[in-house]
Amino acid sequence: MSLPAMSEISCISTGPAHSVAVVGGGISGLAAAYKLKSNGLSVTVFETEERPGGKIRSRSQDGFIWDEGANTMTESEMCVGKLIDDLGLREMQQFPISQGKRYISRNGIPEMVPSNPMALMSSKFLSTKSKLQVVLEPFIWKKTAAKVSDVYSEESVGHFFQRHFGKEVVDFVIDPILAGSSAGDPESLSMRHVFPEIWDLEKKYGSVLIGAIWSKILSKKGKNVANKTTGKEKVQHGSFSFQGGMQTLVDKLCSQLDDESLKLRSKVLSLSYYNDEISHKWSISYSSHLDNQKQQFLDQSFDAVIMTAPINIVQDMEFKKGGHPFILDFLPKVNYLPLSVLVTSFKKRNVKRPLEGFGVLVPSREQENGLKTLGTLFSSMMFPDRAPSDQHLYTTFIGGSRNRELAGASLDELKQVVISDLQRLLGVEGHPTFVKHFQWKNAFPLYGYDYGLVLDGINKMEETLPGFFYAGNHRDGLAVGKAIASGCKAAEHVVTYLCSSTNKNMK
Ligand SMILES: Cc1cc2nc3c(=O)[nH]c(=O)nc-3n(C[C@H](O)[C@H](O)[C@H](O)COP(=O)(O)OP(=O)(O)OC[C@H]3O[C@@H](n4cnc5c(N)ncnc54)[C@H](O)[C@@H]3O)c2cc1C
Ligand SMILES: C=Cc1c2[nH]c(c1C)Cc1[nH]c(c(CCC(=O)O)c1C)Cc1[nH]c(c(C)c1CCC(=O)O)Cc1[nH]c(c(C)c1C=C)C2
Repeated sequence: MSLPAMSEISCISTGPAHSVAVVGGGISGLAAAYKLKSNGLSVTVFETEERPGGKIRSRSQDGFIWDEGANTMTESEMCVGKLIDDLGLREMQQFPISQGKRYISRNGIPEMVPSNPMALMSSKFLSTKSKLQVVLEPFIWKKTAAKVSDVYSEESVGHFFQRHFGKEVVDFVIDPILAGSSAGDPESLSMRHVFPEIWDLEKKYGSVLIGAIWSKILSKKGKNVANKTTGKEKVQHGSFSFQGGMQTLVDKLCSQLDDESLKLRSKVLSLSYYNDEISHKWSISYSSHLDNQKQQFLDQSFDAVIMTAPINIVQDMEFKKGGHPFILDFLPKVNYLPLSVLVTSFKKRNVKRPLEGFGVLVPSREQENGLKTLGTLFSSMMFPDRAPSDQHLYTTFIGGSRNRELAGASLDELKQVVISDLQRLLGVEGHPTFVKHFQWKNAFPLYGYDYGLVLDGINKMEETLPGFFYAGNHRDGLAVGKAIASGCKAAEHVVTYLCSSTNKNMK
């Protein structure tokens, strides 16, 4: 859904600009701020850290460019493409070389993941028994559908895929994909919340395969019609980054905000909603650490708020409504997964079996073969300008729900683990020429069985607190594109809210 153009929002473009607070300068907050500003609203983004971007964090040194947070994103949400166009970032987009080549380790050997069902059938990736189970899925799951999804409404991702395709598919396909897209595991993650589209396919078609084929046909038809009417050229698909890393997107969004609108080192502590006959206001208290200055406590008032801070942090904030404490006891505790990211580089001559492509994922079962990492991105194979030409740059992920303790291990231990896994998988020899480490204590919220309670809690906050909206990766998915979309959607809700309150006051 796209926002109405500025001229359409007559209640906002006349009179003094309404002011909106955005709590959090991650990608969802910055996208929301951009949308609000382009609708003529006055925006202030509060960010605790001294840098904007949140889980997007690119760095460069000695000819290397690397990401310690998100490495790539996709354009699966409509508003993402529009944002990239509006920001003039198309020319900076970087598509990885051979991104279709993705590997999963089996017995310590990276095997290329077949890219379509025909390739799967002719590969040795799965046993004959599992291949047969895949072929038979449409017949076995023919139309018992609606009932099945109801019975299993709290089903884990592992259980769902085991029902449809068997244990080997869960262990060597689903488990590594989950590791590489959420650091979670098949048993803890909820099917309904992690893969809502596939969950719905079962409801509609019974068979996941038949459903996938149908939705592909239907979406192709839809796209053909849209392309004919807009005359748009075909765009490049798949994951991408930007020249200089993902931070380029963050920096471009920030360049649209002035210093007053982006308050860094400013931590929001409490929010208070009050209203009288003529106005509804939010008062926000925050602590501010300016360069070389001691901490200051400040207040500022706004007409609406978009909250994008993680839920565990929101739970520590103080809320008031009409002068009375507003207790958030209905928000359940969210389970977060820790992660360490280790960036290493090796001279090309010291990598005996380099692979072209996106990266390699390590199934949990490979721990039996001594592998301890979750997976490694082939960063300089994807983007050759990110390392000196005589070196290979790798980004390895360690921890997640599989190994929480290891995520917090010392740099020495992590280095040993990564070198050992890369020796096995790619034949690296000797020590890395370059090492960088970043630890995320709460990298991802885990979308577990009871995640519905978290979503109910967020909805309840929005329903009970006028002018309060929540955006970010706790809602519709972890992907950067989803976080952007949720920021844009919240901005849209703010515009509607402010229009309706302005209209009421004018009556
Ligand atoms: C290691 C890693 C790799 C990833 N890889 C990918 C990938 O390849 N592709 C992909 O699509 N996604 C990836 N993701 C996920 C994606 O990066 C995130 O889900 C997304 O960036 C989250 O954006 P957000 O705005 O919702 O939250 P955040 O980025 O967490 O932003 C929230 C912001 O709020 C600020 N804040 C918190 N409390 C306060 C307060 N009291 N006052 C003011 N500010 C506050 C925080 O400092 C933070 O900047 C990855 C994430 C991680 C951690
Ligand atoms: C091995 C660990 C991880 C790697 N990336 C991430 C982790 C935990 C984090 C991450 N990567 C992606 C997302 C967005 C998820 C989404 O819902 O779209 C997150 C949070 C993107 C992504 N990476 C891989 C896949 C299959 C996806 C989904 C989108 C896409 O297809 O591009 C695969 C993958 N991730 C990692 C590796 C080494 C790898 C594949 C070889 C690292």
